[in-house]
Amino acid sequence: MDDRCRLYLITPPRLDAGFEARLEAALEGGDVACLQLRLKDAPREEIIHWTRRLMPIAQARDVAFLLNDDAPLAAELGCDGAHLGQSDGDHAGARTLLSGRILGITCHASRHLAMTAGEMGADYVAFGAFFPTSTKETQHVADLELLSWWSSVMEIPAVAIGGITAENCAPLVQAGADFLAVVGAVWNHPEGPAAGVAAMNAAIAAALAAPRAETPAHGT
Ligand SMILES: Cc1ncc(COP(=O)(O)OP(=O)(O)O)c(N)n1
Ligand SMILES: Cc1nc(C(=O)O)sc1CCOP(=O)(O)O
Ligand SMILES: [Mg+2]
Repeated sequence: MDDRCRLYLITPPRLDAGFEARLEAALEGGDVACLQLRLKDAPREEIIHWTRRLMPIAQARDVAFLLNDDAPLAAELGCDGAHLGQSDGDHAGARTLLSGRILGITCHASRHLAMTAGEMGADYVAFGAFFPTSTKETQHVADLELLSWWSSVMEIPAVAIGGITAENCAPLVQAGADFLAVVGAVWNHPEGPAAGVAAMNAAIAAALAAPRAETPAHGT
């Protein structure tokens, strides 16, 4: 598997009993670099419950398990890392707490936020939303130029997120995204989550193999 761009899977917003089997099916569908548990507004006990259920499934397949929003809990539960937004607490404190683990930071569509995250020691920066999404209300719109600029001047991996599907992802891959983060493209795939993962993998591979589309000019 070409590792120049990989799939970053995020859980559906709500998990039903038996979700473990859906996750196993998804991970059978192909390459997934990491899984983020994202249960907005769920009680702490529920997040702990699902971390204990899902983390072993992911880790047994070499899929890194990241927790959304809560770095202290990620450290306490032995997660591989955490993803934090701009309002999700103290990034520098999280960096210390998650020493040796993965820390990703949402940077919306901002070069400044991304450079600040990079200087702070983030393992990746996340840009979005690239496309309209029904998974979450978004207030920022990221574009290819940002992704292309970041990947040409920075070593820190970039994650692209927001409305990404197998049908629309090629320009993001060709602009240099290191990871494509998706919810709906996998969990809402009409043929099931394994087909969703397989379709994303195939689309990424096709985009990497295709002649590179013209990249937008970089501002300074
Ligand atoms: C990979 C990735 N990128 C961005 C986000 C969004 O994080 P945030 O802005 O904190 O919003 P919530 O996801 O917490 O609603 C993410 N979770 N993962
Ligand atoms: C969780 C999240 N964060 C976003 C951002 O722009 O920061 S967009 C988003 C939702 C991603 O879900 P889907 O792949 O279904 O669009
Ligand atoms: Mg958050």
